[in-house]
Amino acid sequence: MQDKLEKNIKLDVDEILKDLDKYEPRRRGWHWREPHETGKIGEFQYSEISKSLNNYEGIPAAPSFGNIDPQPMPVITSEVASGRFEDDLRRMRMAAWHGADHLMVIRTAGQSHFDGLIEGSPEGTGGVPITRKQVRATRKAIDLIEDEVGREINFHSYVSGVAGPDVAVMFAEEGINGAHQDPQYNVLYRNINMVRSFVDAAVAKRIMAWADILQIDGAHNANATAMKGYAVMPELMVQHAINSKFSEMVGMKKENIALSTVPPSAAPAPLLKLDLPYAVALREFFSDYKMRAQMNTKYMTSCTREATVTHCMNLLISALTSADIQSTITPDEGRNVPWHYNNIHATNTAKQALISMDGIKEMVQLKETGYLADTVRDIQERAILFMEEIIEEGGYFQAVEKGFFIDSGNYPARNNDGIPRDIDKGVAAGTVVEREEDYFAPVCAHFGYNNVPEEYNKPCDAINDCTLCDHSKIVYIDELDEEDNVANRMERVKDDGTITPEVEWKKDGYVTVTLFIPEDELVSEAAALEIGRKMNLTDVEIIHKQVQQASEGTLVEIKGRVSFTVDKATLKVPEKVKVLDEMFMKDYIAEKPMKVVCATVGEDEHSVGLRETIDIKHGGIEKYGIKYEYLGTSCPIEKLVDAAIECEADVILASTIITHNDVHTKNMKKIHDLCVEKGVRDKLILACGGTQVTNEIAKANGMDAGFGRGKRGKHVATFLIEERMRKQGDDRERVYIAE
Ligand SMILES: Cc1ncc(COP(=O)(O)O)c(/C=N/CC[C@H](N)C(=O)O)c1O
Repeated sequence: MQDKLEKNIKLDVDEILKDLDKYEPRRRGWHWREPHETGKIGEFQYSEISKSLNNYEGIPAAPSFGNIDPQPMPVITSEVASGRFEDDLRRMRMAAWHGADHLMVIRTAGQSHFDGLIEGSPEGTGGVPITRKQVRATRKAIDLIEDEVGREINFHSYVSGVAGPDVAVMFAEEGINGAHQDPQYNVLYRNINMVRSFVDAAVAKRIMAWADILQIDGAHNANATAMKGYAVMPELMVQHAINSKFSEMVGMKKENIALSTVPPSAAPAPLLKLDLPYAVALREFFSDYKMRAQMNTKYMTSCTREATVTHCMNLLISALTSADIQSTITPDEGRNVPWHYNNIHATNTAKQALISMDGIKEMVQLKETGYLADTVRDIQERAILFMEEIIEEGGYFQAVEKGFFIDSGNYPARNNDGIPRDIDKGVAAGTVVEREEDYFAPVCAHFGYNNVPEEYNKPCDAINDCTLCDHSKIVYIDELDEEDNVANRMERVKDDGTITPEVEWKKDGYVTVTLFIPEDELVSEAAALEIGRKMNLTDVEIIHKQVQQASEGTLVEIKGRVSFTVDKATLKVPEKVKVLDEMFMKDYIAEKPMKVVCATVGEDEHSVGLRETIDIKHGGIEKYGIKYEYLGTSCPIEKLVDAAIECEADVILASTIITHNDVHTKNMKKIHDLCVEKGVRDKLILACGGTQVTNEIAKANGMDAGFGRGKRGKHVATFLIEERMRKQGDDRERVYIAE
């Protein structure tokens, strides 16, 4: 039994799938992050961070700051749903290591129209068929992942559609931590009869309240559905009010009622002028509840850069107002079912931006007069007028019949293009039956009239516990379909010693290629597809294109499948670089001093990388006692070599970032050749560093070593000491640090 995950060992999905009939959730309820004990991490004092993780992947720049990974306060969501939950489990682990602690599983297309629970593990479309087996397997995997990262993780899905109450019961039984529940979603977007939807919602919410499930409402859908998202702000407030108050009246506690606040616009609209007043207006009206912030997805295109900027604008609004949960939409949402690494990019965008804005409210204040205040008030007044008119019309159902909702007019303006629904029509119309006088359901957390006999302490005493009170009473169904199930899927892609790239499913073989084609859009599209085919890719499709200039050229991104695999056994895997122990290096250098002459060579002004490598501040080679002469940037090769000779250096360390026309390799060769010419090559250790430098490239161009991305002073010092020990035949025992 894999009862503990090891960082360097993959999640064993087969193990996860064993004994699911015996699996019981170890807790129920939502987990909020705990504030960091001191706010101090590394050399920095943060204002509003949460407890750190035990295991994590920091953002790419983290190694420059001692590999710290400060965690913002808001819970961060990653939406995972490729349709094969067995692959989503791996993606969830990746997302959790990057800081996601809310894993939201989108359901297979149209599950809201299923009129009962689905069982087994069928493959989904654009989402996962939410079944008891899938929920148990996922919650069981998340148990392991949360123990590994050291923070509880919330597992989330959806309670909606005609089987809403059934789904709510299964979620409560299986320990789901969060769920969308909003009857307005049924009515407006799934055309499910409104009376049925609200009765079902009351039943479902009562069960969710029993299980302490955090609820997210569905107001954001109005944004995505309305002609102009920014014209439905008053309505969004009304929708939030209806669901929140209704939920409270059913018995949900306020801290479990989260508003799905999605701002209504995106550039090139003046985003903050539209979205910030809305965000402020909302939080003033609904200060009792929690805010789940999510960027607008209506205007998302296939440009991942643009999506990321929109995401950052949403994060700015969250930082300037408040967000208890910060949802992340993957930057490729506008392309297709999100891919592994785009879940990670989105999670990192939220973490990076929120940490970057740590303490912003101590420095920036929202003006309480002028445009912002006036617009806040305007939105609030419109919302109240909207609510008042609903009441005048006789209530919510009557307002829906009159098409009040999703009208593209900025209320009270009306374009009469709202979504009208007839109270007696829609899916499951006429299916609500009044309970008889002697109605008695022997189950707990049952909303509404229930004629429980006096002799019982709780309704299910009549049957000696219901499934909410006794998990063992649940009838667990493993599979219903001999073909469409996880075991067959996994059999088809089981490990065979070969490596295939993937984007959403194991061995799906997809790669992407980014091309700049110096032609107009149409020619570029055709050329890109042809280039993909000539690269022996199959199923080649264009996933993004962007005109750089009508005639000069077009950026095109294609995806396609590779039709080969890589044999893992025959791969030449580079040795993991071992680093000498700090005290060993200091003692060695104290005994055998070393001098380095270094510079950024050629016409290259980049100095940061070399300074990081030599200065004691961030663990540069100086930290180990190695002395250096730094000759600055744009240093001619001749000057560097002459200086090394003049001060009888042991090492030349060159830095080169620019690679245009292979200038970096040419400079390395020049250093080598000049040292040979001056008869000092064997006296000197030659090393070169730079973002595009690798050890192979450096050695192929006359260096003794090369140091690329992620290499630090400790790696360079280790090499210099080992290289000199080798040259001097010094075979003393070396002490390495455990990586
Ligand atoms: C209130 C409500 N109920 C059910 C569903 C899902 O219903 P189907 O399973 O029928 O698709 C949704 C969907 N929202 C999209 C998630 C969004 N990315 C989000 O983070 O909010 C919903 O908003």
